[in-house]
Amino acid sequence: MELLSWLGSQLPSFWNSFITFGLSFVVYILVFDHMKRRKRWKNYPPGPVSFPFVGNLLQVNFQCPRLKFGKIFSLQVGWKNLVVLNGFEAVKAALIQRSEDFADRPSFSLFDHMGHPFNPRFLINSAVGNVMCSITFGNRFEYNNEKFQRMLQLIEEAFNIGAGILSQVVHKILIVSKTQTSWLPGWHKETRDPGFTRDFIDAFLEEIEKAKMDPESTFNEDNLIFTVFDLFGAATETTTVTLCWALLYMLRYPDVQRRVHEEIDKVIGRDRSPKIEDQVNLPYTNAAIYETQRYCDVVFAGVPRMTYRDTQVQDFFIPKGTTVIAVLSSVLKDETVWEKPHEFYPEHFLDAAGQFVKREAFLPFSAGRRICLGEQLARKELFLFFTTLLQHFTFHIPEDHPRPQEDGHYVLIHSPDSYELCAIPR
Ligand code: HEM
Repeated sequence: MELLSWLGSQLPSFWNSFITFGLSFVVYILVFDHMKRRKRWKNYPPGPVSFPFVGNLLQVNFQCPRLKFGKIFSLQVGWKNLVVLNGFEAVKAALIQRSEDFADRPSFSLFDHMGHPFNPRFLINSAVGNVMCSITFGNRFEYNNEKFQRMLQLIEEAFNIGAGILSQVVHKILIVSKTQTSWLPGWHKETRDPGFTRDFIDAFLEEIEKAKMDPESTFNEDNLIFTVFDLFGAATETTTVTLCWALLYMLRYPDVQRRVHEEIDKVIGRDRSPKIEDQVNLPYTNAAIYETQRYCDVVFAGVPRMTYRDTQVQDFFIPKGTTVIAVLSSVLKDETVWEKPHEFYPEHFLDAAGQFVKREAFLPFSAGRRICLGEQLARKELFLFFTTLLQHFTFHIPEDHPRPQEDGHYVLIHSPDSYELCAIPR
């Protein structure tokens, strides 16, 4: 009680001191800090007096700062110093005439965000989807385009729910595209220039035209739509999922990631983008990509085949019309072929001298007559996306997150369970 009554009697003088001290602090920051900056750097560009904590944020109309403060002026943003260059002359004098002096980049919160955990699937899927859109429709889409995302989502769902739904999705899309004034080939037919093939749909329409008189021809509009959706189905999920596995392995095997970084730095550096020709000079990176495909085993059960005529396999007879499943997983993890079939081991694809070696049992795209039609495209995509990502970022498991699992889940393809990563710009 005594303590309380003493506090009560002291209150007015306490507030007086508090306010006096607070005001002095503000004046100190406003005046002395401003003076300090001016003094420390002679000829530092002038600028308005800044407030503590917020700097000049409240005083500046960032859309039109020029009129108020001049062509070159300084600001304080939080605790950071900022100089603004306005107009061609000022910008030329800095960025062109003193090019080297202005070559660094500050760290902004945008980049800091890259350090926050996120699931890479959305970005990878959108990028891979856009490759197919460019080839097929001659066009890419913004990542926030609703129709584009809806299409990718349908494809993902189809792969996650199973083969039954895949045919339903295609059927549904086929009906929609025919009733909605035929949107898929419609626009192409209206704008097509027969002398100039813009994309896959144009090429298919040309074939339809050529085969007009042939009643046996399979080039028709129904088949065009089916083919386009077949292509999207086959191309986007497989490549997306493989890249998601690749990043997951980089999280789990930081030593492999470090070696990939070192090789990319040595061969490509940071100033130019990777190109396909670099592949031969990046044996370790290439081996890491091949090993990703072997180990993640995306199309684990292959795609069913059917015998075209009676045949013989080793000592066995298989009649015409028999469905055949070649289990690719059993090849990619064959214990009689691979040194460490059940481990992630890029050395499977390197010889003693560290040079890349192809392996006969590497069949993620299957083999023979019906081998994956997109193998060449997929190879290029995997190499360019993976190398570019690793050139720019270090990937690690976010704090307090568990190590992502290698098991994943199997439906039509083998996908990783959802995981998050941190991407730190290098
Ligand atoms: C990492 C990526 C990919 C993997 C692992 C993969 C794997 C496969 C596999 C195992 C098959 C079955 C082949 C067989 O029956 O023997 C297949 C078929 C097919 N793939 Fe891919 N694929 C990938 C990417 C692509 C891409 C990018 C495209 C499109 C450009 C594509 C288009 C096709 C098509 C059209 C078929 C059916 C071929 C046919 O029936 O003749 N694939 N793929």
